[in-house]
Amino acid sequence: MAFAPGLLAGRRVLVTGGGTGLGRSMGRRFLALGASLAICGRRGDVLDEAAASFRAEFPDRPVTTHVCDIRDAAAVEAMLDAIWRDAPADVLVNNAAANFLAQTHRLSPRAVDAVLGTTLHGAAYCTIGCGRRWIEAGRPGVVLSILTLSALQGGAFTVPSAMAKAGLLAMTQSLAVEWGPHGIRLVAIAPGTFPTESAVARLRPGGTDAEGVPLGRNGRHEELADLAAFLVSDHAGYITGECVVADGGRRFLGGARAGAQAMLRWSDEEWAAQRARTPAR
Ligand SMILES: CCC/C=C/C(=O)SCCNC(=O)CCNC(=O)[C@H](O)C(C)(C)COP(=O)([O-])OP(=O)([O-])OC[C@H]1O[C@@H](n2cnc3c(N)ncnc32)[C@H](O)[C@@H]1OP(=O)([O-])[O-]
Ligand SMILES: NC(=O)C1=CN([C@@H]2O[C@H](COP(=O)(O)OP(=O)(O)OC[C@H]3O[C@@H](n4cnc5c(N)ncnc54)[C@H](OP(=O)(O)O)[C@@H]3O)[C@@H](O)[C@H]2O)C=CC1
Repeated sequence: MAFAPGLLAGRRVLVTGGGTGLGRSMGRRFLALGASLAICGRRGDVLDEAAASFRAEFPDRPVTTHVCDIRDAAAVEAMLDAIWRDAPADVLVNNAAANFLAQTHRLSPRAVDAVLGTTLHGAAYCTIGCGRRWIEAGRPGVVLSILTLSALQGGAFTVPSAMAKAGLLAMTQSLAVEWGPHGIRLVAIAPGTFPTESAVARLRPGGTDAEGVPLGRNGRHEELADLAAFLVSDHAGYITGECVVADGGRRFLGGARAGAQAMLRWSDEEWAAQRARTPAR
């Protein structure tokens, strides 16, 4: 682990969707750095299993679980009331999301709503609920939202997700201004591919080889967790409204440098042949 063990000592962190995948990996890292943790999701058994594993590894760190469908604004308010009854949260991580591959012209209204409802509306309910409580109490806070590259460059065949994540980026930038005077920071991460059971099944049916990634590999969960820990910590205290991309350089292979993907595999002979085609005058 790259950080001092007490980096997040005394912090209470709520991770939505913290029972699986990247949310679980981030939660584990926050606990290791001294935080206490609240996780939510729709499946109680999944949350219980994750919490049991956390408690076994970090017996002195408080972990609470909250069965909550964040598409339901009243359920989000009830969850935040329950958390605040113990003590206020200091950090919210908007990690829960819904996504699947589909041709956009075939999406039903309910399919669009299923994605926007969780990824955009649910994150908005959680953010506003935490922000209101922090502002009314005069407390600082941090909101970290997990986006995707498609928030920045579009996402064919995952269009509702791209729309929702772009909305979260707009929220991050807008509230950085509106809530800055209250000592509340909003930051975001746009991850490339960090294999999880869910993302592979839903979004990478062909597998998760690192084709198109200049660094030649997918992301490791501990790398995302370290970045998240830094961004929510006081060491990032002057960073707000910012989105950090962690994609191994993938997005720079598109656009004007689209041909560079093939060049990554050129041999010395191919480079020599190219040099011969463009002699100096
Ligand atoms: C590696 C890359 C980056 C990773 C990024 C990530 O975000 S990873 C994170 C990914 N993690 C997650 O996504 C975790 C959470 N995901 C989920 O809970 C589900 O996948 C969910 C999003 C479908 C929501 O479930 P729910 O129980 O609320 O919904 P429901 O089942 O009742 O269906 C509602 C409507 O959607 C329709 N519909 C459904 N599937 C498809 C499809 N493939 N195609 C078309 N349509 C589909 C369904 O037919 C129905 O419409 P209808 O027929 O009534 O008009
Ligand atoms: N893995 C990757 O390569 C990438 C992931 N991301 C982002 O990272 C985040 C985590 O993804 P990942 O770990 O791969 O996927 P997971 O599917 O494992 O994580 C999604 C989590 O959200 C929870 N969730 C879904 N819908 C709701 C809801 N309505 N209310 C409450 N909780 C809900 C799920 O639990 P439950 O079903 O029990 O509710 C689950 O724990 C997402 O925001 C995703 O978009 C972005 C880019 C790449």
